[in-house]
Amino acid sequence: MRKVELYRFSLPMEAGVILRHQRLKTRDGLLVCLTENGKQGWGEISPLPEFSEETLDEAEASTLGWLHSWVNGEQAFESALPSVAFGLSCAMAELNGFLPQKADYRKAPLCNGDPDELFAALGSMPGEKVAKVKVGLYEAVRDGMIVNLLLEAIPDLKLRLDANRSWTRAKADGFAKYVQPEFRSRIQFLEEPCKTRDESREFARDTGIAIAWDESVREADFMVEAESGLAAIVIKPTLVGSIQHCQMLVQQAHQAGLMAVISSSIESSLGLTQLARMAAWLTPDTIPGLDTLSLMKSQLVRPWPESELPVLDVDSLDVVWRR
Ligand SMILES: O=C(O)CCC(=O)c1ccccc1C(=O)O
Ligand SMILES: [Mg+2]
Repeated sequence: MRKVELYRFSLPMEAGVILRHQRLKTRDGLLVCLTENGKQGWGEISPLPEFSEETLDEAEASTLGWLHSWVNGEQAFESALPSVAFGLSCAMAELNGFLPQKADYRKAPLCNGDPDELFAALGSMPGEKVAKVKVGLYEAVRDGMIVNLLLEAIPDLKLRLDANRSWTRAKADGFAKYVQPEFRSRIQFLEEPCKTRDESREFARDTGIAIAWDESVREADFMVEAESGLAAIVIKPTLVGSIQHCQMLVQQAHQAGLMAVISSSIESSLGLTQLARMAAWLTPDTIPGLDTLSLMKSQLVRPWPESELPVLDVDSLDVVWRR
């Protein structure tokens, strides 16, 4: 006997969380719970505004279509919508026991440039110290100085930087000029420095600063390939697709000698803990990019260890569909 519950959630965000061009006041999405033979599997489907191509309504329609056939005995599922493919594959994976329980709750702390705050976050971090800094929002020169300051202040720190394709080659060079040459190797990678892939490749070649693909991974013509100056690919499952698809990308990256970094698309604590399990399973040697829970005012159903945010219970959610 198969049973399904589909819920909608809307979690309040901290003030001032801005995605590209809009303020994100709430994080909205769907939770699905599949039951079969006394076992349960949960999944989160939460397309991210400005990043996902599908809307939440489209994701809901696609999810309902699949859930109807699943309760009627169908097995396979295919969704062209990445958020749906990810959430349903998580629910199926929990039901079938192939998403291991063991999780990697380390996360590369997102740092706003204040070294004192970063000291505090890194103090409790066992092993490798890696933090992530968003660059490209203000002056490139200022970004360069902050990177210098942090690497100088914390000698065993490595940084991941993310420019989200915001720089021209000239701006990117302005940044690189301010980073002391001996510090460049402690930049684990800089995600998508320039507006085009070719400019980013040239930047890496000319500056010796390693780059990573993030936005590119989601483009139709993208292939995982070793390239000089390329250190990593960033995999955001909500934007990329099913667990199986992500697993294939990770394998291709590792075969090409690249790091694969499982990262957040600002999922709730339920989705984030599943990403932490995927990371422990698929990328055990790499700290995942999951430091986004603190952007929210509440957790959802499953808590993240040591988070003090209140946890919203499933009973307080609106039911979209139940069979
Ligand atoms: O990758 C991380 O460490 C955190 C996640 C993150 O930065 C992010 C989260 C949602 C949407 C876009 C991005 C981004 O990489 O710019
Ligand atoms: Mg990025």
